[in-house]
Amino acid sequence: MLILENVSKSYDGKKYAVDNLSLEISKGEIFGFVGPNGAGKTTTIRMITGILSPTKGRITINGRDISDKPIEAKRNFTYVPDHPEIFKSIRGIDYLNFIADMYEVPVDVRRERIEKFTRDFEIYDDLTRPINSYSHGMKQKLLISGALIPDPNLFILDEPLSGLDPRSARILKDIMRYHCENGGTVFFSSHILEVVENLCDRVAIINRGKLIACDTLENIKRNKDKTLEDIFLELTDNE
Ligand SMILES: Nc1ncnc2c1ncn2[C@@H]1O[C@H](COP(=O)(O)OP(=O)(O)OP(=O)(O)O)[C@@H](O)[C@H]1O
Repeated sequence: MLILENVSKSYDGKKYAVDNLSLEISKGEIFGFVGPNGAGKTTTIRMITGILSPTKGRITINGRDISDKPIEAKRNFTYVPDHPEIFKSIRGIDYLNFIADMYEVPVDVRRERIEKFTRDFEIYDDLTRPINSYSHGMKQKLLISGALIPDPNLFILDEPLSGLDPRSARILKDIMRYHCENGGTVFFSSHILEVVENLCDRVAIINRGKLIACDTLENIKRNKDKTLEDIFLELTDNE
C-alpha cells in the first residue's frame, strides 16, 4: 500500500533530516512510527503526503508515485497533521463538506458519516460555529472527522492523540483498529509508546533520520523482557 525506497531529505543541502529510509506497509496494517524529537517523523510524513519533495528516493502509494502522479496517489489517502491549522472563518460543517466534495463523497453517504464521526467526537452541535471559536482539541477532532469521511485506503496521522481527551483518544483508537480490520491501512506517528505497543501490527523506530528498527512488536521485544519504552530508550540513546 505504501512503499518508501531509499528516501532522504535535506533542508540545507548538508545535513539529512531523513537519511536513506526504506519502508513497506501492507494493506490492513496499523503501522506505528516513533522516534525522539527531531528524529525526522514529520519530515517523512510530509514527504509521503506530497507536501515536501524527497531530496532522493521514491514514494509510492497504492502503486502511484507521489511525485509523478500526485493526484492519483492523493486519492488513496487522507492526512491529519500534527498542528490543526485550518481555515478559521468558515464553519465546521463547511470544512467537512469541502473535504467531502474534494473526495467526491456522495451526499447521502457524507451526511451519515459526518453525523456519525462528529457525534462520536462530541462536536456535532458545534458544526455551525466558525472554526476560530473551537478549542485545540475540537479542531483536532474536526480534522480527524474530515479525514475519515472519504473512508480512505490509507489513513495517515501525525501525532493524532495529542490534544485529545481520553474518551476521544479511545474513539480514535477504536476507529483506527476498525479501519484496518476492514481492509484499510493506518500509518501514524506517536510519542505515546503504550498506544503504539497496544495498537500496532508493526512499528518503525527512527533516530537522527535513520531507521534503527522495523518489525512486529514480538520480534522487536524478542528475548527481552522489556516494554517498548525500555527498548526505545535503549535504541535511541545518543550519548
Ligand atoms: N522547515 C525546516 N527547515 C529546516 N530544518 C527543518 C525543517 N523542518 C524540520 N527540520 C529539521 O529536520 C529534522 C527533523 O525534524 P522533524 O520535524 O521531521 O522531526 P520529528 O521527528 O517530527 O520531531 P518531533 O517529535 O519533535 O515533532 C530536525 O533536525 C529539524 O530541525
